[in-house]
Amino acid sequence: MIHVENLSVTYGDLRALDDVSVDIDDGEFVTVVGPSGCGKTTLLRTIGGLETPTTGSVSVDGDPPAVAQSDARLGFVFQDHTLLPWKTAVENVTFLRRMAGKDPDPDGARDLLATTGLDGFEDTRPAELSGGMKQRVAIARAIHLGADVLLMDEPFGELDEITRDEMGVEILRLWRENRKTVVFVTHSVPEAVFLGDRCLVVSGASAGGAGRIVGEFDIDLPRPRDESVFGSEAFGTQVTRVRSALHDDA
Ligand SMILES: Nc1ncnc2c1ncn2[C@@H]1O[C@H](COP(=O)(O)OP(=O)(O)OP(=O)(O)O)[C@@H](O)[C@H]1O
Repeated sequence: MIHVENLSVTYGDLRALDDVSVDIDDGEFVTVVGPSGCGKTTLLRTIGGLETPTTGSVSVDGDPPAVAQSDARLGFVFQDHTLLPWKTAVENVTFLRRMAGKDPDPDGARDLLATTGLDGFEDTRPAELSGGMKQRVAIARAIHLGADVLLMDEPFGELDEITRDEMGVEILRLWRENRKTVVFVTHSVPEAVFLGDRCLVVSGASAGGAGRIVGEFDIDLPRPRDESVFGSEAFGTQVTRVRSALHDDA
């Protein structure tokens, strides 16, 4: 379980997050949506041990995030996929396990790449892969690491809308099969609703710029979800609820 309690983070004079508290259960898919600059990345990075709380605390299964990170319990997927350009897809996927002192398991990496739609591209370098393919490699790398928690920051932000929708369906399938805890940051309300069990709305407008959780929504759309969900009335209703929380605070 991820436990965030009264978390505030400041950068110099700038308060990026103010008094944020949230608990995230094992295996839960939580999305974080909000306007640019409201502190979403700061929240994710603090859960990942890449930023330190100014006040308050964060723990992952009772440990400080830095400990969870060094035990390879946290996997990161960022917008800029951060693949190593000189390594092939399969070498990129095995790299983090190698770094963590685990068996790199290239056969497992190949299987995972095949299930993410990269059959035939295992030995291709990133420069020859499309944006969506690179993100698939980055997701496969985080899953292959064996991390219990995936921290995803706008991973589909650079992709065209159709690929983005496809990737959403793909990440839900991988999540079903691997049962990770996922914290997924996005600017897109429909994406947040489509993916999440729960959607946290972060906004800073009414708090003098510091990000706070201004809404929290259980997304009770049935699973498994695919593209057909986008046209459903229930989906539209959820999107409207989340949007109003954002606009009420603007
Ligand atoms: N390392 C840093 N040093 C100083 N200020 C920072 C740093 N990182 C973030 N900030 C500031 O903190 C605030 C929150 O930034 P953050 O990146 O967390 O927001 P965000 O909601 O993820 O934005 P976006 O959606 O545009 O990525 C912003 O005002 C940003 O300029």
